[in-house]
Amino acid sequence: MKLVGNSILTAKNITKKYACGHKAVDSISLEINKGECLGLVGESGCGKSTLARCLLLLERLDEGEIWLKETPLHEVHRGTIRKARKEIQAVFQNPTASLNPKLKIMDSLMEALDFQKDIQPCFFNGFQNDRLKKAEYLLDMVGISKTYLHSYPHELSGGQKQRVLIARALSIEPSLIILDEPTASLDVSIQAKILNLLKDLQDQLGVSYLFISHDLAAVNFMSNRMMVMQQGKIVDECTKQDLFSDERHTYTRQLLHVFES
Ligand SMILES: Nc1ncnc2c1ncn2[C@@H]1O[C@H](COP(=O)(O)OP(=O)(O)OP(=O)(O)O)[C@@H](O)[C@H]1O
Repeated sequence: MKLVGNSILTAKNITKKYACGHKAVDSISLEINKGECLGLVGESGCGKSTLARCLLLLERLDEGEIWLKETPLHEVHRGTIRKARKEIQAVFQNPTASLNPKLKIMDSLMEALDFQKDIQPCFFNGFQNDRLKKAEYLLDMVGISKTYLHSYPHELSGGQKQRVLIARALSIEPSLIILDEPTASLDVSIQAKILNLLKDLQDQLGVSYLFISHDLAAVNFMSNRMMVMQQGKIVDECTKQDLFSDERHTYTRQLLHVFES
């Protein structure tokens, strides 16, 4: 058994190769602690989404270990996958692609809860058996009017859809949400609002985040600790305070240059 302190998710030397032999993720280790937002930054194609999919058990690892607290997720069997589905949720880049266009917002929002009926998050205390009230509560958490519950996705803006997806991810009270470029497809004016919402929700709920972006400014805003990825590897790791220190890797400095220009 792995000894844990504050760690929610630990990855040890995980590697994912694609058919051509290319290592999209090359021996990456990371640890995400309770209530923290770990940032992961790197340019397009460096392997960020592949790493996210590995941590979500959507890709089979070629090497390495993933631990959810004291549970080894790399020793895949149905029980551990079910546990991981409850504990680790995700929000991806394109909210339109993540919502079924034929389902009303209410039904998309409640999908995870409808599927895992045994989960009774404490924020629903007093109305655990009232599906409509639960849906209204979730929409309220992300600042969307309950009048949208009976709308279809095409009736909402991109930012509203992403809010619905954040609410759905939170609905089963996960320990960790993997946010893979959650604002990349949104207008700049909406991006800051979504980042602020994510921060407020983290303060309220104590959920951990892995925040993945090509945008160092967004990662720096969201995270106190960040990792820098290049060509499948972590080449640098620092706290927010050390981001501008002379010790930074050359590649981090290149990203900083873009950020400052
Ligand atoms: N299913 C796949 N089969 C083969 N190669 C893949 C597959 N998925 C990703 N890759 C390759 O793995 C590398 C990493 O891709 P990945 O999408 O993880 O990067 P990324 O940093 O998330 O990029 P972006 O931000 O553009 O999505 C790229 O070279 C990509 O072409």
